[in-house]
Formats: sequence, C-alpha cells, structure tokens
Amino acid sequence: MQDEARSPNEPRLPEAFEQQMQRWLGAEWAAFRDALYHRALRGVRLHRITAVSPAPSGAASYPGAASYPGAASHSDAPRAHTAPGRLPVPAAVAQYLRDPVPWWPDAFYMDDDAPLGKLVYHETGAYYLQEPSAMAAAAALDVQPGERVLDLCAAPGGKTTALAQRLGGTGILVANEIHPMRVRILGQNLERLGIPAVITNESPKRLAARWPGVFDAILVDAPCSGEGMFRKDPDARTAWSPDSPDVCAARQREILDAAVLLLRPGGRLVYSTCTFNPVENEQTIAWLVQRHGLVVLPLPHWPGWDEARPDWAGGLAAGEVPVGGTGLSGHADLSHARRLWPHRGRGEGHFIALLQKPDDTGRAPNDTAGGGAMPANPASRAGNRRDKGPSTLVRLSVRAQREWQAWLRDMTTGPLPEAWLTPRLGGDALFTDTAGELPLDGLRVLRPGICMAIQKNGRFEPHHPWAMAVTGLEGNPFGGRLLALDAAAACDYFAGQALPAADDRGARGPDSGYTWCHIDGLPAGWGKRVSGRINNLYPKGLRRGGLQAT
Ligand SMILES: C[S@@+](CC[C@H](N)C(=O)[O-])C[C@H]1O[C@@H](n2cnc3c(N)ncnc32)[C@H](O)[C@@H]1O
Repeated sequence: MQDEARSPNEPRLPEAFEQQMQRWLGAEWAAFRDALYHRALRGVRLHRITAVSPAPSGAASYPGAASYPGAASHSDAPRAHTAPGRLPVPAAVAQYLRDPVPWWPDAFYMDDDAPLGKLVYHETGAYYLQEPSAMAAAAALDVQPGERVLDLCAAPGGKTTALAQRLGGTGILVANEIHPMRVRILGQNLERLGIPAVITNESPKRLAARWPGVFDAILVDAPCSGEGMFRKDPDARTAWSPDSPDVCAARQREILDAAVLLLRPGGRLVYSTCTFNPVENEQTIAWLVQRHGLVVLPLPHWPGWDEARPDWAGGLAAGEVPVGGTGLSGHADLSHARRLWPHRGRGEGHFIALLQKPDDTGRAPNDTAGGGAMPANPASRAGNRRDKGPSTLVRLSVRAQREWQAWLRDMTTGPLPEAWLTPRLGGDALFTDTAGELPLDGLRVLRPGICMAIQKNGRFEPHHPWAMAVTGLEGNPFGGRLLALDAAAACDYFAGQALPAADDRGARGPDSGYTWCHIDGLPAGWGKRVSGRINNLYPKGLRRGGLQAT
C-alpha cells in the first residue's frame, strides 16, 4: 500500500544528501524527508488495451474510476485521447487499476502488491509498468503524428513506448542507447510492445555527426544522480556520492550539446532527470539557454507539477543557501520547467523542461511543420549490394521480392501494410523500412525496423517481432492461421511448453503451418503445427515460467 512506511532495514538516506536538501528546502524539509521514508508509488500505462471509453456508455470499469483527482480542475488541458484499435481492458487487468494518472491517457496508479508484471498479459505487451512521474517527460514532449522523433537515452524504453503511442506508427522513431547490454533490454521491451522503431547503440556525439538537424522532437532523459529514485530503489542510495551530481552534470551537458545539433531549427527538446540537485536541473537548463539560445517553453500545471526554481539556477557552491524569490541568474523562464516532488505530488522525484531551438532567423517559432533535410545516404547509392549487418539495408532483388510476396500472400489475408510488402534485407533478416530516408550506414544499429522474417536455406521463417506487431482479431492479417489461447494455456506457451493441437484448454487452430498465437487478440508469438501438435516458437531467451492467468 502506497502510504506504508518502508522497512527500517533499508539503507538510510546519504547524510550529505540530507544536509544539502535540508538547506535548500528549509521549512519543507521535514515533509520531504518523511515522504522519502514511505513507499514509492507504482503505475501502469496501457498500451494495446484501453480503459478509457470513446463514449460514456462503453466505459470499462476500474475500481478508481470515480476518483480521478485532476478531472475537474484540468478539463481544458490536453487530456486523454483514445487510440483506435485498442482492445478492451481484460477483467484480470482491470481489477488492479486504481486512480488515473492525470497527465497520460490510459495510465493508472496501482497498489504496491499488484502482480501486473507476472500476468500473462504483460508478455503480450498489453501494458508497460512505469512509475507515474516517469510518464511526465513524454507527455511534455507532446509528439504529433508524422514527426521525426529521437529518444536519445532510451533504455529500458519506458518513455520510448509512450512516444510511439503518440506517433501511432507514423513518422520516424529512433530509440538510442549507448550501453551495449541495456540496448538489448530496450530491444526486447520495444519488440514486446510491437513498436516500429529504429534502435541504435551509439554515443549522442556520433549520432549528431550523422544526423544533423534532422529531428522535430528529441527526448533527453539524462543519466543522473538518481536522487528521485531513492525510495523506489534502495540501491540508488548506496550508489550516490556527494560528487555524483557534478559528474552527472558534466555528462548531461555533453549529451545536450549533441541533442541540439540533432534538432532541426524550431524543433522541441525535452530534458528530464530523476534527481533533485539544481546542478543537474535548473543550472543545466540555464547553461543550455546561454550556450545555444534555446527558449524554455511553458508546461502545464498538472497536479503535483510544481514550477522549477529560477532562484536555484545561479550556481550554488556546496552548502550554499539559495537566495529565494528574486532569481540569481535572470532566467525567469526557468519557472516554465517543472519539478515533481514526492512530498507534493503522487509520484517520485523528477525534473522536466521543454525547450525550443530557434529557427534560422534566430527566433524560437511555434511551428511544428516539416523536418530538416536528410543528410545524404551513401548506402542508397550502393545499389543492391548485400553487405553484412543490419545497418546497411538493401532492397530485395526482383526475384527475391517475388518470392517474398508469394510467401506473404500464403501467410496472410486481406490488404497488408505497404511496409510489409517491400521489406529491406539486412544480413539474412527482412526488416520493415522504418528508417525511411534516414541513413543508417556507419552506425551501430540493433534493429532498423521490425524484423518480419529470416531467410534460411532459401525459405522464409516468420520472426517473433512480426507476431508482436499485430493487435486484434478484426481484420487480422493472419486470419487463416490463428490459435486462440486462454490465459492458462498462455502460461504454458510463455514457459516454452509444446501445446496440443486441439485440447480442452482453449487452443484451436488450423491444421498445418505457422500459426499466430494470441489471447483474445493480444499477441503471444508464433507456433508451428506439425503432425497434430503445435511446436512452440516463442524465443528461448524470452521464456518465463511462473506467470499468472489472473
Ligand atoms: C534515465 S536512463 C533512461 C531511462 C529511459 N528513458 C526510460 O524511460 O526507460 C538514462 C540512460 O542514459 C544512458 N547513458 C549513460 N551515459 C550516457 C551517455 N554518456 N550518453 C548517452 N546516454 C547515456 C544510460 O545507459 C541509461 O540507459
């Protein structure tokens, strides 16, 4: 339960942290400290499913429906929009949803002990578990359909999945992560949620050299000293040292230098951290404004979104008491940025600022139209050469294209997305062309798009991410090849067990071949019907026992 005090055995807050926060917060210190010794708040963002009704009569019911705290006072703010094609929230999930999170549609608080991470529906990408304050950064960027969007520090991918929801499959989405292990987790999460993104494993500096001025909107969810995670993650307390904020601030500024280069004139940048220290927050934004001439744009006042502190932007020496009210630095527009405090709102500690890059005339316009010119792509001049690695994608030969489309016709029914008909080849894998004109050559690319199939011994084999790219039964392209699993059978499937071809646990399907396995239209993965049984093609690395049906 969210207000229970934490166990006394957990590590204490670092003393130097306590001292500095006490100096900054003054009279508020006691409330702040008290909040940090309570449990963190938990949240969930629905992805393939919806609990927000398009019409009042169709409303899915959830226990917290009557108590949305910001509904009355924020009715004019950019509130929920429903995504067409989302499925109704299953009862097994609905029972755990509590109050809506005001700043993101179809996002909810949940109890501390809600087992949503262990339900089979989690493996279908029906939702993403995310702490409520962490949903604020993507809300602040307010991505529009068709935009070119970059998530520069993306792993494990929570915010990328929110940005993708706003794009709805339009535009271009690049998720970058510098860390080679973390980029794999990012890949798994995006695949589970069926997100068509280009995933790169690069330093921001190298991306900036390759893609200058390309993006309409960039999220820099910066690596930080993590003070805002102290109550969610006790390890964050032990990892912190008094030097952490300054070390992180230097790294954040390098990342921001690159982000500004990547942004088109007039484009938007959200900078966010999960820490309290002004050196990583107001002072970094003040530095950014002075160095690159960006303008800080106002953000909404959602419940618990406090104005940032212009009076903390002036460069405080360790132990220095900030001068309240008057503003040390003259960056009055820093109050447009927001601080989410654990003792004032319902979430963990975060900082978010929305900035705009001036256009070519030096002004910061409010236009959102059009991206910058794409840099030249040497790969596109390379013709139909088959290079190694997915960062060099080539068109299929005429013959291979014919074979692919014949196989695709056999696998599917009905009209297909253009991207499926004309995939690109990267090594032996066929990917949807998610990057468009964005040149990928010379970059470390984990996935250039959705991997639909692998070419093996002159044949095609469907690949797991393709199964996850589809939601729903109406108009389902795999219409002749469906296998319905009930939640109990899905527990077996995700654990890697072979499924009987037609048993009394709800598994039904066609007689032969590749089969799209699902739970009420939520994707699970591929199976292959062979000699009266169904081979389980769920990837070995993702298999998980002990999942729950409810
Ligand atoms: C706060 S986390 C991102 C969380 C992610 N946006 C999400 O919502 O799931 C910051 C990320 O920045 C990455 N990072 C660390 N150093 C970096 C650097 N020098 N440049 C770019 N990214 C870096 C970390 O590996 C980490 O994954």
